[in-house]
Amino acid sequence: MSEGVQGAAARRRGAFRRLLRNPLGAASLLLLALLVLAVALAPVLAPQGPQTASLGDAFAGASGAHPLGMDSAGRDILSRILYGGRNTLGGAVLSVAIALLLGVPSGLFAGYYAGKFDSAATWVANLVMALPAMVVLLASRAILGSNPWILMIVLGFLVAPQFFRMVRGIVADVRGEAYVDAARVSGLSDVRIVARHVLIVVRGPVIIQVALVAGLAIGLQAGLEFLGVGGGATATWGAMLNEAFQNIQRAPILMLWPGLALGATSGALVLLATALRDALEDRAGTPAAARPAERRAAAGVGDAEGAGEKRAELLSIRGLAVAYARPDGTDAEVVHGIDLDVRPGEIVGLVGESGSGKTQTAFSVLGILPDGGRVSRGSIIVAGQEVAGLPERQHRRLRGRTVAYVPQEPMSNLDPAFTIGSQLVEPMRHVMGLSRAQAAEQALELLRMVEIPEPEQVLRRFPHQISGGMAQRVLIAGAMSCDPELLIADEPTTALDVRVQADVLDLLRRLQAERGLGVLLVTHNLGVVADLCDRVAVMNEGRIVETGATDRVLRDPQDPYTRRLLDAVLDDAPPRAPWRPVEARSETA
Ligand SMILES: Nc1ncnc2c1ncn2[C@@H]1O[C@H](COP(=O)(O)OP(=O)(O)OP(=O)(O)O)[C@@H](O)[C@H]1O
Repeated sequence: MSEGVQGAAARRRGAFRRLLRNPLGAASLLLLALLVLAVALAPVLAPQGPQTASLGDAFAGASGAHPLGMDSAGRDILSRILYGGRNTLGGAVLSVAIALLLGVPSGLFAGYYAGKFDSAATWVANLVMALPAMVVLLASRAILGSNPWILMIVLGFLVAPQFFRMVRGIVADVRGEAYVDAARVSGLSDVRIVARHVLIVVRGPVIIQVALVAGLAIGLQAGLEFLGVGGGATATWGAMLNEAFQNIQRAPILMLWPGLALGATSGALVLLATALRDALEDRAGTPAAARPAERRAAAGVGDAEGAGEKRAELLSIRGLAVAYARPDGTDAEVVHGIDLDVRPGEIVGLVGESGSGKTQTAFSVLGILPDGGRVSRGSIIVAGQEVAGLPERQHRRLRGRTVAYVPQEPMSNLDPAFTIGSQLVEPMRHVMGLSRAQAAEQALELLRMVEIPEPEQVLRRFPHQISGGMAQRVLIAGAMSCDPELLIADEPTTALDVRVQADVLDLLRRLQAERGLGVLLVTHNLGVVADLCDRVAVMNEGRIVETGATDRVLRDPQDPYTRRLLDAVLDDAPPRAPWRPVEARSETA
């Protein structure tokens, strides 16, 4: 199992290996490493200081003591290249660091939470991006002085929006993924979700952008120096190019060395960015950009019979209404005051057509209503605790531990970037505080419990390497991992083929019986209700129209809507005539 948990780390190592196997990637990485090393070791490698001048040696050619010769002021060119590289590369690092510090956290925050911060930050980013960088740098130089480090700080501010926009866009996309919702439901905090499921998607593009922005910073800095508005006396590759240009007629060779250093560094950064992109995108799993963005449907339980009666001790909903704010400030109510109970050890089915409000009910219990939605009135008691209006932090503590969730789409609720083992272990470590080894052992047990064959191997696999039925078993195992009291299962078999559906229903029944779980089963399938549920609540247009023991409701429905639902079940419809070709039909006629 520990191997399974380490799968994600192994995969990251795999991307690095792919980078090294790419000749361009390996060559650019090697070149950059050599450049950085040489520049870092300038005091050791340089024959003399960058400003040490000997006018008598001006324009002297290469010699043993001065391998690249001397410049117009009799300064050693190799020493100036090495020391100048410190300023040039250091400046680029400073710019990138500032851009990263400003752009990435703000992009994460804006993409994940949206709202006012997102609007304000996007507005500022658009404004900064509209400014012409070179003009701003020239103006900064006039105001703040010619220190190249200050200009690089200004450049960092100017390129930060590039990181912001990229990160914000990716995060806003990932935030809607079902596996992020699943992580929330399993009780992980926002910080953990971002660290685990969001950063991994952002990481690749950010690394690529770093390489590109570093190249841009070096180019811009050199451009300023070349125009003579850079750091003046400070040795940089751009300043060397400027000086060499002034003597181009006399010693054109002086252009070569700083030009080569600049060209090699910028070229290597661009090639590295390309190779990195290839290495990170060539993953065994589905690339992040190709992940389906579909959201799952709903879950929930209703029980009109419970109104006014003693409230169930596990889940008790009274008068629950859910409303969404319209742009004009008014509310659109989508659930209109429902009552529902689930007792320990009881399976309650919630049935109804699409749009009847089942999902909104389930999400209210889980505390994960989409933006704009809220519980506008009523009470939801889960295991003795009122959760309507509960702050998110406290609601999160209940998810995973007290109430767990099995979603409809098994595949889109598993993060393609992590092994099954890793995805089972993470919530147990952070919700239950288990050590990695304990959680790994527990994950193996859970897979055995949900009857997955060869569980050790499955733990090491990625989601795309297992079947849909197996993925649903994994999600059920995940839901069980923190030993919840209430399980909300959202159409848990809809996405599976018929034979696998029966197996998964058997599994739910067994778990419920063994663990005394209360289950709220959202389904449109009355066959599933008849097979599994002790009681059923029928929902229509945001109201529970009928509720009662499954046998009674299916045998003797009281509400016309329940009767219509039952009439729509094909099994009860009169058998259709067998198909015959058109000619045969006309002959009979
Ligand atoms: N984000 C939202 N903003 C506004 N209205 C919404 C939103 N989400 C759902 N609704 C409305 O809430 C009502 C109930 O939707 P809900 O998703 O609970 O239905 P459902 O019974 O679960 O259907 P399905 O099985 O298709 O998911 C629908 O009329 C829907 O239009």
